[in-house]
Amino acid sequence: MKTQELFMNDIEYQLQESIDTIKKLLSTHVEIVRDVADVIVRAFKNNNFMYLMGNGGSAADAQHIAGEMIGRFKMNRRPLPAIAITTDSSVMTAIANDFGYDLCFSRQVEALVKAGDIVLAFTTSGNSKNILNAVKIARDLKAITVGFTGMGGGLLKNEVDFCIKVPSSNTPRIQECHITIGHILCSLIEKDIFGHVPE
Ligand SMILES: O=C(CO)[C@@H](O)[C@H](O)[C@H](O)[C@H](O)COP(=O)(O)O
Ligand SMILES: [Zn+2]
Repeated sequence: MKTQELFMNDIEYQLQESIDTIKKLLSTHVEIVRDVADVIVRAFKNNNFMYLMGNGGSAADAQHIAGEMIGRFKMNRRPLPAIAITTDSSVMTAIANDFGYDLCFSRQVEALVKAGDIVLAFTTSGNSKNILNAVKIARDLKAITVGFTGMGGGLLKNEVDFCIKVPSSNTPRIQECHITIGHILCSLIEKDIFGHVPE
């Protein structure tokens, strides 16, 4: 088969895979996304903070959502307090160098998180040690923890209050669904706290 034809087949396969995963989400995840939106809204209304974390592409997802909260999603409104604990290279390298990478999020959680805060953890495998350590500390501190994982949920599913398990085992498809759900959450949170405006 010629390269161009192989590319076409691959593109079609991947787009179809994406559609199939989103369709599965639609039939299984509406309630849990509503419940997560509800606890986040309540936390923000109670002046609590949101903290977000992830590795690699999931670090980008954490930062993306923090940006929507502090900046804006679709409305000009007051900023909502959200911090991605993936961004301070001095903090990250100091912890990684002195204590080990597995503690790079948990130590920040220990320093920052208060009871009632929301902690969002993005991990496609559900098994990244630095995330598992951080979520355990967050729960000890009585934060509300939400995991975004892949199909099986990994070890994280047993450590969080809510686990959004995307029904796929393919990392990029899982990540794409995480950001889709993240955007849906942004939209629900903004509408609930600041009122409905026309799209
Ligand atoms: O974006 C991608 C793959 O699409 C990668 O950067 C990926 O995020 C990294 O390999 C992460 O270290 C994977 O960690 P996790 O999702 O299993 O927690
Ligand atoms: Zn990626």
